[in-house]
Amino acid sequence: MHTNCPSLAVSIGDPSGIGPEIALAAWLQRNNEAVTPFYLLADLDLMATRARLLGWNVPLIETTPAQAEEHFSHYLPIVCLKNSLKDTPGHPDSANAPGIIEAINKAVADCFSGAAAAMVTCPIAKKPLYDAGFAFPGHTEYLAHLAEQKAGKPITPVMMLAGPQLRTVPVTIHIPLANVITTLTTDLIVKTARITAQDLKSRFGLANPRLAISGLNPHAGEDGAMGSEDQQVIAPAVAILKAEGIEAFGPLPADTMFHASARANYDVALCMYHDQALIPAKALAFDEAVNVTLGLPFIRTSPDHGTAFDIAGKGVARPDSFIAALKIAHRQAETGKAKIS
Ligand SMILES: NC(=O)C1=CN([C@@H]2O[C@H](COP(=O)(O)OP(=O)(O)OC[C@H]3O[C@@H](n4cnc5c(N)ncnc54)[C@H](O)[C@@H]3O)[C@@H](O)[C@H]2O)C=CC1
Ligand SMILES: NCC(=O)COP(=O)(O)O
Repeated sequence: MHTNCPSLAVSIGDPSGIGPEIALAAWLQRNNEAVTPFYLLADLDLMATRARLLGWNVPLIETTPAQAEEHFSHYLPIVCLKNSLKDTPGHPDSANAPGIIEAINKAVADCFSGAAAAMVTCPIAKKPLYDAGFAFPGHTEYLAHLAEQKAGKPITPVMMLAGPQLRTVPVTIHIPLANVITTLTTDLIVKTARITAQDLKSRFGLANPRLAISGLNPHAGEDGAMGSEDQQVIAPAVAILKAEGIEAFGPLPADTMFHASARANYDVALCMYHDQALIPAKALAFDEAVNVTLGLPFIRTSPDHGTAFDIAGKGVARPDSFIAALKIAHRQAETGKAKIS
């Protein structure tokens, strides 16, 4: 597959997870699945060892971002990290944190320099990075931090899970459930909705995106009988968005907003906390949904799944969501629009 834009930069993620093998598997399927050319920011020895462990014939080549596309049909292009990575499939090791973070930093730098068209991240496990001093909840917040450093202004990143039948956005992301109520504000909902509406227009080609806003409490609070946040925090946000001309409606009871006929009424569901958004997205399309970060000055996508330590190194991890993430990133980079079909 030849393209009109530079290759995609892929960060290796946690090498003890399935990142290395979904990258290898995607390359092996490059012709059947029309996989977009990419280069992997990784450790060459680790990738060679993982391919040998799996018994997969994947020729690797150390290269530069600029040369990646010309190699892609015959080799999996590797742009080598300065930090080496220990190969311990299934057993995360905090010693790998510097290499994992270097890969993310380099992918972002390549997006900013134009060496990469967009970035796709393989999954990271949060805990081993936290143990090594990483101070961000996940990629989403760290990428916003890197973008802020470059742009010199605050950036609110928005996580969106996008699948063929449903898009969802968690307004609060990686925080304990006990903190959701104090973190959730009218202002945060409005900010998140504005970015979502804007990026669905500019990156997904939706002229007038319809935003369904979930409630927080059972039955969206049942008129205040089951909690006050739906009326006092969420409803005012919906009113502000409507007044701005954004097609937003809610708060909707979260238990009845995801069935098929309800989904036909909106383009994205804004949900109040992580699992309210990610459970329906993954239940409907675990193998196809893609995590897209909105609000950044570059394109970042990721598979919807995590590091899957339980199956790492066994050769059974499905590369489908990763391949879908490559395709959306490529489509957005090439045309400024992406539609998941
Ligand atoms: N974008 C990212 O960096 C993400 C990272 N994570 C991290 O991943 C770690 C593990 O999270 P879990 O909740 O266990 O979720 P997980 O997605 O890693 O695994 C859940 C289950 O799905 C299976 N699975 C996952 N991906 C698969 C694939 N491609 N093919 C076949 N089976 C697959 C696993 O074997 C496991 O049984 C956590 O540390 C979490 O923070 C989780 C989600 C996204
Ligand atoms: N649960 C989704 C997830 O963990 C992805 O987070 P991020 O690393 O993409 O911020």
